[in-house]
Amino acid sequence: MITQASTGHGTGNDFVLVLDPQGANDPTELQTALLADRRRGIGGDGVIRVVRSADSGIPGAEQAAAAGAEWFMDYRNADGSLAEMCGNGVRVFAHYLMERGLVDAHDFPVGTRDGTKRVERIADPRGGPEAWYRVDMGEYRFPRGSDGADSLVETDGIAVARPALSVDLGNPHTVLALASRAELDAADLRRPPRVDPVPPEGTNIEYIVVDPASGHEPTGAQETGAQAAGAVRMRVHERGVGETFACGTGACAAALAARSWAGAGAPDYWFVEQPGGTVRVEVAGGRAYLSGPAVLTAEVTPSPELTAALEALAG
Ligand SMILES: N[C@H](CCC[C@H](N)C(=O)O)C(=O)O
Repeated sequence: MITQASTGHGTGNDFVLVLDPQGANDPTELQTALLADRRRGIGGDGVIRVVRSADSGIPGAEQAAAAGAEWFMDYRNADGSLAEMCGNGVRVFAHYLMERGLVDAHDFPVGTRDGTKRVERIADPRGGPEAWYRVDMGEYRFPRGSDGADSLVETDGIAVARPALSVDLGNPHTVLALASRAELDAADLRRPPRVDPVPPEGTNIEYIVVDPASGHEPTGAQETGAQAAGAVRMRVHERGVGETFACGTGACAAALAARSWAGAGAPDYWFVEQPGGTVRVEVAGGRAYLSGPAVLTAEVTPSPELTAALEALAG
């Protein structure tokens, strides 16, 4: 029975969070979809169950517990489907743990379906009021090679299918570069884009414009020291959700694709500007690091009607 929930977002990618320490409330797909429903439920791009790794019964969670990750981020997309990782969600998850006093460190491991991730609370590099977190997203992969493209993506509003590069951040991504901001704005993401070859597990699709003039240089210098920074504008059609204001794993995939296409000497720091806000991606030692804000927005008590509707959808 879900009697309490919270909501939060990372750069406008928002989530319903449900505390379930003992893993007693593993929601069904239909229950998850109702919680995420913006009209009939609470509303969010995804649902995050906050569960103790040792009690979750989720494959791999025992290893997370053994690695010191007391808490496990059990993430599901708005359609109820499971996903391996959520970059914006893990920042909100970490913020929830800190704000609730469920962890007492500023740098701690958390469990995810893509393994244990280290999260560190940092100051907003622009001096703003929001809590920022830096996440070691782990090793990334180009499943079908990193030079050029391995897929074609057909999108409403974009003339002809465009080449795209597959990037794996624990969850699948397909990144394509557009020629201009106007073309980026013209993409109509109300219908799912068509990817060829069809990815067997589905994919998150990122549309980017590499945008050195995006105005991040001065800020970038503050945040990256002397290092040059790349800048990308991005929109995303997320697997299991649709278009969202931001995607953390997608921002990493976008930066990694732009860095690969830029060739030798490309920056290791990238600012990825999305409709919901800007995050920073660092690449080092074959790993990606994602930094960005996290905000808790509300505490929610489901009404008796919603509670009854959720119970009716129990497994
Ligand atoms: N829709 C994604 C999961 C959420 C990713 C996104 N919200 C993020 O911040 O990384 C998938 O099915 O792989």
